[in-house]
Amino acid sequence: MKLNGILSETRRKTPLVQVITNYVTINDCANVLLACGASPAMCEVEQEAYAFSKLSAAVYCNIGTLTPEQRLAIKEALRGAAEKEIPVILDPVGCGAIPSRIDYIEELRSQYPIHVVKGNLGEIKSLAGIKTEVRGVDSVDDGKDAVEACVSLARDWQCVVAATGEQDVVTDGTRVAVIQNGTQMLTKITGAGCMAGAVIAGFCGAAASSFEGTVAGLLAISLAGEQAAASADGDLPGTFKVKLIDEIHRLTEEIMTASGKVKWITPSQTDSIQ
Ligand SMILES: Nc1ncnc2c1ncn2[C@@H]1O[C@H](COP(=O)(O)OP(=O)(O)OP(=O)(O)O)[C@@H](O)[C@H]1O
Ligand SMILES: Cc1ncsc1CCO
Ligand SMILES: [Mg+2]
Repeated sequence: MKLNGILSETRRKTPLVQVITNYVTINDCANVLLACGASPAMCEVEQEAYAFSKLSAAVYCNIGTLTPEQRLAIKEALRGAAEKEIPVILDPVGCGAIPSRIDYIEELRSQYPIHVVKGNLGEIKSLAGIKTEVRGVDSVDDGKDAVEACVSLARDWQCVVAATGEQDVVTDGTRVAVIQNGTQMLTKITGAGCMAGAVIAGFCGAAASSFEGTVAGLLAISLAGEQAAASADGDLPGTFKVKLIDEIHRLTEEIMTASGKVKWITPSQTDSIQ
């Protein structure tokens, strides 16, 4: 596992990332991808999505405002991604509150590979069939059994699973990383999770594996959040959001190594994420 170097590789390779996402935070997703060195393209027309995904290094699908057109376009993008064997990152926004979104995701994964599922803990538990609490697109889960939920879903779906919250859990079913960076300010703006998914997609477009890209991507946004919150007026949500993008741009390998708090645990070591 090598987290060091993924940010530099992303900046060196400038991976093209196809994004099909919600209209609440679409511009922020484009900006964080640019700030981490990737090249975003919000290509979500059904007739274009297949050909475009074949040009891309990664595909990011976020179902926050899932329209009938997006349902079709995402399938087309995943068809192209499967042919090219490029990573697909899915943010299952709102699936805890809207069960038909789970049916849609099940349909997608029965047809095409999905490499990373990244959601807040309420969304991940909902996909894993575990009782949880959500409020619309927000998780109000108490954080218990996060590792079990992620490991169970990763093994069942044979993909990387990441659950965000006060601590982030990332697993491929065998390895488990717990990221202990971040700031409450990330919950004071909308779309921190959407942006995290975008950064993960950028990193996965350049990294050796989707697991490494996901851990490094979540670490990057959490660290950028810490730096943004610590700067002048970083406790004001509007200012914080702008600074978050700035701090992703300013992020270096040195900051990632020196300030990153990534704890590696075993899948059964569930007591260690307090
Ligand atoms: N209480 C917290 N303390 C520190 N960091 C947090 C906290 N809650 C969330 N984060 C961080 O904020 C980012 C977004 O996670 P969150 O779980 O809030 O996503 P989300 O609910 O999907 O957001 P959105 O739907 O608004 O996009 C992650 O990087 C996560 O680590
Ligand atoms: C607020 C909101 N509603 C649908 S998507 C979205 C952005 C955060 O997920
Ligand atoms: Mg979310």
